[in-house]
Amino acid sequence: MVIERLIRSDSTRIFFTRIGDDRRVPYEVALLPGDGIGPAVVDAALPVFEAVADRHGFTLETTVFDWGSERYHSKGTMMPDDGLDQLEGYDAILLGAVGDPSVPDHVTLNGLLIPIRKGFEQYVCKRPATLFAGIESPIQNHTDDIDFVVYRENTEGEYSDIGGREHRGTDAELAVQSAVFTRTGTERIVRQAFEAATAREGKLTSVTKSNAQAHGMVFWDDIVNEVHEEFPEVEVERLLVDAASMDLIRRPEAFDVLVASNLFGDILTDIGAVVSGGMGLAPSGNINPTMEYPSMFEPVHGSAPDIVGQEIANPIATVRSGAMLFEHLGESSAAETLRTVVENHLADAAAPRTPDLGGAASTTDVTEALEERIE
Ligand SMILES: NC(=O)c1ccc[n+]([C@@H]2O[C@H](COP(=O)([O-])OP(=O)(O)OC[C@H]3O[C@@H](n4cnc5c(N)ncnc54)[C@H](O)[C@@H]3O)[C@@H](O)[C@H]2O)c1
Ligand SMILES: O=C(O)C[C@@H](O)C(=O)O
Ligand SMILES: [K+]
Ligand SMILES: [Mn+2]
Repeated sequence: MVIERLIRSDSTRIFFTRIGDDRRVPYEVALLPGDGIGPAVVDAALPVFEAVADRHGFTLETTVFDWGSERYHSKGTMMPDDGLDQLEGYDAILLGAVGDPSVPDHVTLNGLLIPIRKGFEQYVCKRPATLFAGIESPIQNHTDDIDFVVYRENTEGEYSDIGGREHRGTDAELAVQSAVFTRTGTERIVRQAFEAATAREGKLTSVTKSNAQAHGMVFWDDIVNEVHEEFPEVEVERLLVDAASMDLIRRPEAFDVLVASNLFGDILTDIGAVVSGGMGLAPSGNINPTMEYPSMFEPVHGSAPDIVGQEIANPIATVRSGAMLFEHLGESSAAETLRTVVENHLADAAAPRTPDLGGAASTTDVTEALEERIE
């Protein structure tokens, strides 16, 4: 017999865990819906995750943190001073998006997203770009499957907080924004990318700008050479970021694993998202591979102020981010179910689609259809 026990309720839902059978303890997941379409996609995706968990014999215990731009207006910061302490005990974090036209973007980003990525040493930002059957790519001449993954360095590089502004408002005004490449930081992302390449097609593309940036980027190239010695079977291609941007459009099917600095990885993954069907589909994991801290999963897209409140945000990027979250927790078969459900949904021309994919469905039309497929 299954005995249900109330474990937590919050403003939106009541959670039960099952005791008296062999189910695992609930996974504790922190939800950061954030700004703009973030809450809409997270709210819509949650029942899909719960349905998958239920089918695979485990439960999720979620806690909503209302951190973001509204909090910034009422309390002066995007998250509390002890925000990371509050999150540290969770098994994983699911984030929607941050950013609101009423707050400067550097404030929202540096007040919430970046401190979590850096503080929890989520040094791998893993962003797959996969063109599913049933989805049209704007790249019409690709000869084969588009299926690659970008390993973006996620804690340093061009996103370091080293710099400053001086002599404000005068002719002598200056701004310095330094890019920081450490041996530890570079080696660990490069090694993760080599491991990913080994598990996939044995091909790694390292993207830099070492013709122009002779210090940090040449250092990156040197580290790639060093780590390559540990993975001699992996074939390494080196591309400058301008050429890589061109080639992701010209020959997207040729890529398997790419590794890039924080800023280049950010830019390349928007290209990856769009060549594989759009921002509404692209998932992302900010991963701490040591498992010392919780990892954070989120769609690649932002808060999309242009469509907020219209109930047309595509939830699939968030659902696919949830599949990455389950995989990270070791729930591989639940992750596989989610991936298959999404794949079958997209391949089905009769299934509801949001306007970004040419349909007229709402956010929840899509998640309800996904839930039905799970049952
Ligand atoms: N990780 C993050 O949370 C993150 C990422 C990118 C941008 N941002 C922030 O988001 C805000 C908006 O930035 P932006 O406009 O450059 O990028 P964006 O990703 O929010 O939007 C780009 C375009 O993609 C569309 N789009 C995005 N997600 C969609 C979805 N799920 N379904 C359908 N269409 C979707 C938008 O409508 C828009 O036309 C800014 O404040 C920015 O700083 C945050
Ligand atoms: O990392 C960033 O720059 C924020 C956002 O653009 C993202 O891709 O997550
Ligand atoms: K996001
Ligand atoms: Mn981005």
